[in-house]
Amino acid sequence: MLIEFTGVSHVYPGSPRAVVQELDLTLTESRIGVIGANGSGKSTFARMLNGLIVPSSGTVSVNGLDTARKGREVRRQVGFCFTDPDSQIVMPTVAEDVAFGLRRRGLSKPEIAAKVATTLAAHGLEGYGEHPAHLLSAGQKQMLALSSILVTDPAILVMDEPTTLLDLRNTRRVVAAIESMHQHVILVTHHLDLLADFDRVLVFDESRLVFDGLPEKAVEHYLGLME
Ligand SMILES: Nc1ncnc2c1ncn2[C@@H]1O[C@H](COP(=O)(O)OP(=O)(O)OP(=O)(O)O)[C@@H](O)[C@H]1O
Repeated sequence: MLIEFTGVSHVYPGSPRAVVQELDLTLTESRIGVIGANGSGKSTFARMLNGLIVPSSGTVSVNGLDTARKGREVRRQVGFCFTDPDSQIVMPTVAEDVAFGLRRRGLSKPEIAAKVATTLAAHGLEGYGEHPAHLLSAGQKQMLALSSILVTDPAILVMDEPTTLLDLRNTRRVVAAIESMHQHVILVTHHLDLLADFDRVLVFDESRLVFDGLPEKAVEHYLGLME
């Protein structure tokens, strides 16, 4: 993975100031955490990683693809998991939702069914294929959202506070899923303990990257900002 931010700033239309300012950054590690106060620009940064937001100045490139010009190709490589799984579950049943991401990939029906079954089994949803997606528990919904992303096998997964709505047991499920993934993961979170084994943690404050380093030092820096 090679993600490069070059001179990136972002101003939302109608907003008085940039919410991400003058960011130059190269990301290559397998596990990268992102922390910082509410409103510091983390979600905006995360959304720039797959072209959901195109910066108002500067460039973001993912494995050589400029997100402003190659958004669709970028999104094939970068899956995005939101805080609220309801915002990304799009089909009535669990199996249909997982299969949705595989459409237009030229796979046969049996191939799709096999991929869906393997993915559901890997994420604790074996036997739930015909279950109405909206009736799942919050934790199961997050595992479904994750399954629907991972079934397409993106190289990179960006997760924006995926455990915020979950209890401890389901948080642990998501953590275990992250640990077992072969994908590069970029995780935005307020749950600082999830990042202990990460390779690198970025700390944002007031629209700027203010620390970039190992988890322990990053958390120390963040706690210092909160005093
Ligand atoms: N669509 C938008 N239009 C205008 N301003 C926005 C929009 N989305 C976010 N903002 C503003 O941009 C700033 C940064 O928001 P962002 O969601 O990136 O922060 P965050 O660090 O992810 O916060 P949190 O921890 O609360 O999720 C905030 O001041 C927010 O109000």
